[in-house]
Amino acid sequence: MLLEINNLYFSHTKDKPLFQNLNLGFEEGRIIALAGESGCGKSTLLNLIYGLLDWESGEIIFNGTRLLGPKGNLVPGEAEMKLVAQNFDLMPYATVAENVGKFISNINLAQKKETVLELLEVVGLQEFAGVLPKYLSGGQQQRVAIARALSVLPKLLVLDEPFSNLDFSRKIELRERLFRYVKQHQISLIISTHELQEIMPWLDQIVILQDGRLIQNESPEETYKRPYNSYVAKLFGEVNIFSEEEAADFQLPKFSYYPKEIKISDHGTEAELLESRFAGNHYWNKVRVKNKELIMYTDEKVEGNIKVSFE
Ligand SMILES: Nc1ncnc2c1ncn2[C@@H]1O[C@H](COP(=O)(O)OP(=O)(O)OP(=O)(O)O)[C@@H](O)[C@H]1O
Repeated sequence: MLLEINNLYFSHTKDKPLFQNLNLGFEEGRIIALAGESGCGKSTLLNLIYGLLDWESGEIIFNGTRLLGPKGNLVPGEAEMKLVAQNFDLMPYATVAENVGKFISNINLAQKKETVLELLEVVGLQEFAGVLPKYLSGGQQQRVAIARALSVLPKLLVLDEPFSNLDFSRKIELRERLFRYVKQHQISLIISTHELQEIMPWLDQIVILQDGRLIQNESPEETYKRPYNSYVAKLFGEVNIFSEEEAADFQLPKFSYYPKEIKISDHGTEAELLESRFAGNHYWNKVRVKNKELIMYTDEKVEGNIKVSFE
């Protein structure tokens, strides 16, 4: 196990404990998402792992070493662990390339230059090599910090919401290059996000926190198909949630159905169409079935009343 969290207790304030007996393990070489609603404790957990906060009791073991937290260790983070938080801590008077190369040895300057260029390419900032950080946007600065963290080839890279400052097209480019790079270099990655859907194809494991509690820790497929509760299902985007009574009334085996899991079917239940709107790669439809409003996606625009089935 690369990282182990055992019986961890932590509170920001006395009256409101955040983690109570948290237990969690991360295996080496994996890409792991830490997900949950805003305020569930993602950033706090990452800061604890990186040694920026002291915990009350329990232990965090990284690569066989028991971590100490700031009280016991003045320099946060182990040599083989890097965190890129939401404040990027760049050197203001050094160029982008110098920032990226900060931790790379000067013994072989040609090699250093090549590595810096490769990393700038990974984060899509080649043309900014000679620019000072203050001329970059927040999202660009964050990418410089990611490239700098990658430069030391850490065993574990911890990224706190790395795509939050990026527009959609940049996000798609960066995430693919970044995930390929970490896999190629056997870097384990923990990435906090509230946009799970966007990084799903690259994930090996999803850890879900709700109010500081670990509520699910499984593969992306398992988590998506069998969410522990409605809170988990909602992290994957739009979803129809059924109460126990409703599920019984509809004779459904599950409590949640994604909009794609409701289909038009001649053998289905009568549904009243309320709206059908073009949404790009599907039509977004609102229908009423047995007095319950449901969202379903279809390939074609829906007209007139229909029958629907649940898959
Ligand atoms: N320095 C602090 N002092 C007191 N409470 C704090 C502090 N930092 C965070 N909290 C509280 O701890 C809880 C967890 O916060 P945290 O920032 O870890 O959540 P998060 O899941 O990362 O949220 P987000 O997705 O918005 O970044 C929240 O209720 C937050 O208000």
